[in-house]
Amino acid sequence: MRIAGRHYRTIALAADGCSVEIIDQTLLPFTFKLRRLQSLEDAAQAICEMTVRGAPLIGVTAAYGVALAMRTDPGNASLRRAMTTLGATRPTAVNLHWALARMSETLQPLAPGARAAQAYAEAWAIAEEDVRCCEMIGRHGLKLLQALAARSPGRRLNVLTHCNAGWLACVDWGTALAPIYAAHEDGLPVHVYVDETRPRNQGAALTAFELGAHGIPYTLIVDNAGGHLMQQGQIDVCLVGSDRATAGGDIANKIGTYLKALAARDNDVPFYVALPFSSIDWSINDGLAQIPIENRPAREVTHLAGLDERGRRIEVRIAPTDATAANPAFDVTPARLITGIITERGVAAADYAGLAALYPERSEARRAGA
Ligand SMILES: CSC[C@H]1O[C@H](OP(=O)(O)O)[C@H](O)[C@@H]1O
Repeated sequence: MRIAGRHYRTIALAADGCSVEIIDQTLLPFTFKLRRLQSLEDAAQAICEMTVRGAPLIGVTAAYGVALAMRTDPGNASLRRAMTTLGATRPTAVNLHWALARMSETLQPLAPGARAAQAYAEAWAIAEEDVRCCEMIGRHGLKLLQALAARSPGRRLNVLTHCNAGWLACVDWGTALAPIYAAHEDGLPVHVYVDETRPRNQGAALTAFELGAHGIPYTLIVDNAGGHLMQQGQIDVCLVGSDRATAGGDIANKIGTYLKALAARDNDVPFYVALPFSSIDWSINDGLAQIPIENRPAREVTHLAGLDERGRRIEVRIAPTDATAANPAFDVTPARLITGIITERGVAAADYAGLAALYPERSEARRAGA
């Protein structure tokens, strides 16, 4: 989306036609810097260190990571190593594993000499498909926001979102924020309450940055304020993203999402999840039992990163030196707490019947045992 009026995407093939250009999201919101991925290892490191993050973007980065590996060595062992290296980066976002499976299916049958060009072409196709999906999520979500706005004429619609599920989590548009961008472009007055989203603060650092850069009004809040605002009638709808949805409509998303869904249910606030088809894991039904939850370093909890008064990026400790910390990066929101799932094909009830109706080809494959 736009930054100071200029259109950007989070990832693209560089002008040299082989390296991959990404926005370094660890430096936002204070520094906007592009980095070049030159190798499989660069791509894997960027995913692990969250230089790029967000389920769709992780998938696209992994796809380009395979292309970078094939440019260096298109042999079978190199292809297997690329799959293993990238597959081990982050466990929760199914888009990573979906993209790797698609790259493997595309490249395995080819002679090694043909793999590099096809790998770049497939990675590009995955990226373009993600842009189209997210734009369509925006269009379908806009209709939903328009219907909600009609219930409160004469005032702006107040949306709460958690973490960053905007264009910075994808290639463009975003998932949970795509309807916000579509509403803004459609002239629908909308305001966003942005959860800071401890401990990595993707809300404070990324969602606030991208909404502000696009001219969309927002208010940053601490994670624990959302329930209070819902009790006060300040939130019309919750819109969040997802790293993995089950065929039954359970969703894994950034830690704290589940608590927001509980508060939304208790206050009759509609709770919608926005996601593309590549975030649905059709092989599982029970999110709590089957979605792997990433545990990240304790330092992310015991320390905070920011700028000192001279504009230098520093980290400060906020807990005792002997503190132990747990850092589950995601939680699972059961389908029963979800009002609906906004996809590129429309809005589905958060259950198997609803998702299968939007993706009949998947339900047939599932019946056939694929
Ligand atoms: C559109 S997927 C965005 C999703 O990814 C985030 O996780 P992370 O920043 O750790 O990659 C978060 O769960 C967002 O909702």
